[in-house]
Amino acid sequence: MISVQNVVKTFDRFRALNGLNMEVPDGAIYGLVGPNGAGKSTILRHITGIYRQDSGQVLVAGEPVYENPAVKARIASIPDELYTFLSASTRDMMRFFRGFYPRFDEARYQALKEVFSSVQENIPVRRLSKGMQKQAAFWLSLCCRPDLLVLDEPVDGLDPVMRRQVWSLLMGDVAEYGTTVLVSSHNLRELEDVCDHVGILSQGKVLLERALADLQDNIVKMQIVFQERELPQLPEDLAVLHVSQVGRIHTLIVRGSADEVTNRLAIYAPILMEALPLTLEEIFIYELGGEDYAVRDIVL
Ligand SMILES: Nc1ncnc2c1ncn2[C@@H]1O[C@H](COP(=O)(O)OP(=O)(O)OP(=O)(O)O)[C@@H](O)[C@H]1O
Repeated sequence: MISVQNVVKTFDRFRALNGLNMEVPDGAIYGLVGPNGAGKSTILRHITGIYRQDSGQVLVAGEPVYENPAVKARIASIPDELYTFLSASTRDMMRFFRGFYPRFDEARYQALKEVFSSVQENIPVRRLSKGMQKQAAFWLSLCCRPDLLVLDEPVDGLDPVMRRQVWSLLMGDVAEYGTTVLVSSHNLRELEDVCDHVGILSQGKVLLERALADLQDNIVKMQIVFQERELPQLPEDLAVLHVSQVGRIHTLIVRGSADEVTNRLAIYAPILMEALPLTLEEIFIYELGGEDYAVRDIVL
């Protein structure tokens, strides 16, 4: 759905995007994670056609998005700073979106009133609280029935109940209509339960981009106790990323599936051995060698 190729964007000689590449498949829920100033909002503004890159390509559904109204009518977005017309209410914005989005679903707008019952639809959006404004933005975006939904830190300011509510509505749309969702956050933990793809952004570049299924099947934490206190000499081709020891328990982070690694370690006849899944945070730390401070900032 989205293909960003080698995009550079400079503001007053500052390179906010520095050769950024990312690929978001159709129907993915893709989490873009990075520290403050990494370039998350900047790349999202390119993907929604607000900014034009200095060089490189930004394609949505195979087409350049900048000044392309046909493609923009397939994208809905919730930016970090909400935009509404001066004094427009949620209902006014609904009428505007209804004219812009070909699949705008007014029946859904009525149905979702119950979910967003605390948003007064007739008062100017700018007079709503920050959390209410976010709710209004979700309400409207969900009715646009876009092919692509771009969300910049969308749940900031929402209470936990509402967070769960909007994620569940979004995931319903992904399942039912195949909507692609691109969502940015500072926090990997927040996205772990909802995303199926994750990209780590640092200093204007995507450092690492993965499908979660590939990640989780390909790295395992082994807790293991041997007859001897010391760790035996392990084969060189076993991809051990990290070793630690507490008492007699060795913890090994190993690349490979749980079954494969368990079988290979079984030949050392351990007294006790257990394969445990890693959290997404741990996976990124080990995948990146734990070296990059930006990644530590995001995940710790
Ligand atoms: N319009 C602009 N003019 C000048 N500099 C800008 C502009 N927009 C972004 N920048 C700079 O580009 C860098 C990336 O900013 P961006 O807002 O994309 O980061 P971010 O990852 O969204 O950060 P945050 O998590 O704090 O929202 C920052 O150093 C910012 O100061």
